[in-house]
Amino acid sequence: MTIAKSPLRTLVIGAGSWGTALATAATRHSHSLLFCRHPDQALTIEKHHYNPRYLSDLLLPLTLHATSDISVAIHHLQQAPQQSLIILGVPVIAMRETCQQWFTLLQQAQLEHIPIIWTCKGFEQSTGALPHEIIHQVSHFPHTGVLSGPSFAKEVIQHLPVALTVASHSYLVQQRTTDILHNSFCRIYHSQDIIGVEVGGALKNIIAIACGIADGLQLGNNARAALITRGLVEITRLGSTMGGDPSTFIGLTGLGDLVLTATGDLSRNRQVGLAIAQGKTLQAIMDSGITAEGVRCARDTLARATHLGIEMPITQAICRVLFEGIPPKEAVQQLLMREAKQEI
Ligand SMILES: NC(=O)C1=CN([C@@H]2O[C@H](COP(=O)(O)OP(=O)(O)OC[C@H]3O[C@@H](n4cnc5c(N)ncnc54)[C@H](OP(=O)(O)O)[C@@H]3O)[C@@H](O)[C@H]2O)C=CC1
Ligand SMILES: O=C(CO)COP(=O)(O)O
Repeated sequence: MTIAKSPLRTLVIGAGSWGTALATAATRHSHSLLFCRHPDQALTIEKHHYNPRYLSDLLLPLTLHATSDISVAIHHLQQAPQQSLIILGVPVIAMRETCQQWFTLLQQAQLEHIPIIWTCKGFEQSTGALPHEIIHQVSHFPHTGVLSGPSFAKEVIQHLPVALTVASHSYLVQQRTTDILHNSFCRIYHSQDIIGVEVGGALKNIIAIACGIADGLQLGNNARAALITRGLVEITRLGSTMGGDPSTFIGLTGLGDLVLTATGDLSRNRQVGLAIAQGKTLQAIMDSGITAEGVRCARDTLARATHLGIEMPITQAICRVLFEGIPPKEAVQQLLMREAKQEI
């Protein structure tokens, strides 16, 4: 079927790197509309087919449309409410505000049955809530789920192969996400383990920062492998205590995303670690406007782990470096000099 004839419709809210990439992937099988906060951004995407604010060197498909007009976005969904998907592409810091604004509009337009998926990775700072908890506090929409997995936005826009997992208790969410995003370069897997998927995605960012620091200090391949493996142990320990299925953490959204961001230089969390190792201050790094959710997440995770009595030495070391100003080399020594113990 040609796109012109496809009944499917996607609305992506949040025109950052990942929102733009998913809206691009969605053009394969659906009429895809990207909602931007800035009119000039939407206009540039419509007229010149690139996003002037994010990944601006990449050309976007002519079939991708953009708007900054909320009524246009709602009208887009009203054309085929039974065939639509909404993707929230904003970071966790913007989740509650975005849901409050859009869910009210969707309810007023009687569009609350449209499947909604989100992509953010982290805990809400003020409440410690996971994204699905924010969603449930804001609404009782029936068809919601999380999309996650190892995926750099740039590579997705370039149509390089990627595998993602959608976790939801709603069959409709899984099916609609697959109908729209599953294609010759993008594989969609299904899961019901929302907590496991969300916790894996949030915590891998902390280990990516740790690996950035280790690589920046030129500690070698052995050190990176040890951090990834022991990092996965920390993620699994906390994630399964929080209710995640232990096997989820060795899947795409756990180990997969951990390996990607701990080793791939496109990762902004890894870049934070590399910059810290070069002696840059956290303040200077964050002032550059980088979206690196592992920084906030490290502090929230350590607080939660302490509360639950769970040992997370790598996370603790990262917090010492980021927030207590301990030199990275000293934190490495402290980690290495811990008492010998049973591995598993
Ligand atoms: N980039 C990637 O490769 C991947 C990212 N993710 C996850 O997706 C989420 C989004 O990441 P990414 O696109 O990279 O981030 P970016 O920093 O590239 O973009 C963030 C987007 O959110 C918008 N935004 C920020 N604050 C608010 C707010 N208060 N209200 C409304 N909109 C807001 C920004 O708008 P504006 O430009 O106007 O500030 C921008 O459109 C993150 O949680 C990330 O972990 C997941 C997989 C891959
Ligand atoms: O989560 C990501 C890929 O799956 C992107 O990682 P960063 O946020 O570290 O860039």
